[in-house]
Amino acid sequence: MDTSSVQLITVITLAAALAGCTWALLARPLKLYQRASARFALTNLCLVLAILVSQLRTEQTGTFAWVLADSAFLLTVLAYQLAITQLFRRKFRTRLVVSVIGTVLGATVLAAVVPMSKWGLSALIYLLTGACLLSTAITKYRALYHEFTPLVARLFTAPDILLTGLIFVKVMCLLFAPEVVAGYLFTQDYNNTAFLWAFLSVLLLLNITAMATTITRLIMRMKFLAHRDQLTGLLNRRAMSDELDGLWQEHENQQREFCVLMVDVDHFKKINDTHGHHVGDLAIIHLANSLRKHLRKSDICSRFGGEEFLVALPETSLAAAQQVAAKLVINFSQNSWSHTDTSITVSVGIASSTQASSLEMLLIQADRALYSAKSAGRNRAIAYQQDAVYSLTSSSST
Ligand SMILES: Nc1nc2c(ncn2[C@@H]2O[C@H](COP(=O)(O)OP(=O)(O)OP(=O)(O)O)[C@@H](O)[C@H]2O)c(=O)[nH]1
Repeated sequence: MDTSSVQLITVITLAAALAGCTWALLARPLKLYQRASARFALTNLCLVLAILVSQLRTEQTGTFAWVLADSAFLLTVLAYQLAITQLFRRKFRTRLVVSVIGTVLGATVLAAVVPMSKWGLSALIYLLTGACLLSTAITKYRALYHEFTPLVARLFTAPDILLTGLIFVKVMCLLFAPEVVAGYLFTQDYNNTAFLWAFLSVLLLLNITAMATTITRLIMRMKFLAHRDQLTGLLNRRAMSDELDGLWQEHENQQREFCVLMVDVDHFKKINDTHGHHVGDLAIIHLANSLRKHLRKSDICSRFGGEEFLVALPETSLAAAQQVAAKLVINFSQNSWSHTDTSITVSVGIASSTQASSLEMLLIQADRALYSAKSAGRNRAIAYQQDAVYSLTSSSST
């Protein structure tokens, strides 16, 4: 092997060792996606071992030692698959892995009994390695596509596909022109520096994209926790205020009318006192789910306070908002809830952006309308009207 190949192999080993240490650091002291990070560290460690074992191999090496070096690369890809499935909380394909390992063991035992070309054996192991990497790339692509954008999915999966391509090229060479390859990946006979450069680049890209994905997921999680209500998953008060700011800007600049509904559970204290706080929590979750179900996708729903929800209806007139609110009230009062065997009723205050001079005033108006709905006997929706409020839906007071 020439000096430049030796130097490149040393650089690849050092890069993998460094990446392994970084992942170990994330897994242990930093506790960032602990399990996935530990598996990424293991992947890099397996790669270092695979390179070192391959270094000891020559054409005279016996079948078992020969297979060991190739299998180390296969194990590296399996560790990578484990890390990716753990990172994205996907199911690890145990059956596939067992059948891959079984095939390698079977072929090795067969090679010990029946004279078989070492090149053919290597081609088989590399083919399985490529197939496992391809399956990992598909899992990663689907997860990224689901969580981020198609562009991110394509960009972050490109290194995996590149490496799979390199492996399949290697398989073709081993099968159809072993004399052209004139040696083997990382063996002492091998001196293809172009392949080693490609391998080094892909190794770095794989670690960088995995790291970027891990950090982006963490940021997304933090954003989710900062903007969402823990119990219901709806927007929390802070996030809703941002949404309302945006709607109000549009209303001022483009005269786009929107309405808000302030929804409050009637006699919620009674549910807590009679059935316990836990059932009270379940009632809040039930209400959040019902709101989600009965509102349009474009409507913005939030948990504004304890048992109070604020809904924004973009591009909606007061008359339309009244209909939505009436539907909600009727739906809640007519459907009994399994945990209490009675219905949970709500009161709703409605206000339109066309009647308010500021966002604060809009919320005050919705709150006043809600207060009127409560005073008028609950289980109803009332819209705020300049100097008076009028009842929309009323049924027997609860
Ligand atoms: N279980 C549970 N209870 C909550 C939560 N947040 C607020 N509460 C309770 O909700 C109750 C609200 O009581 P009130 O403000 O008197 O309102 P209400 O009993 O619904 O009466 P009206 O609104 O006048 O119909 C309080 O007892 C709070 O402790 C929560 O997250 N979970």
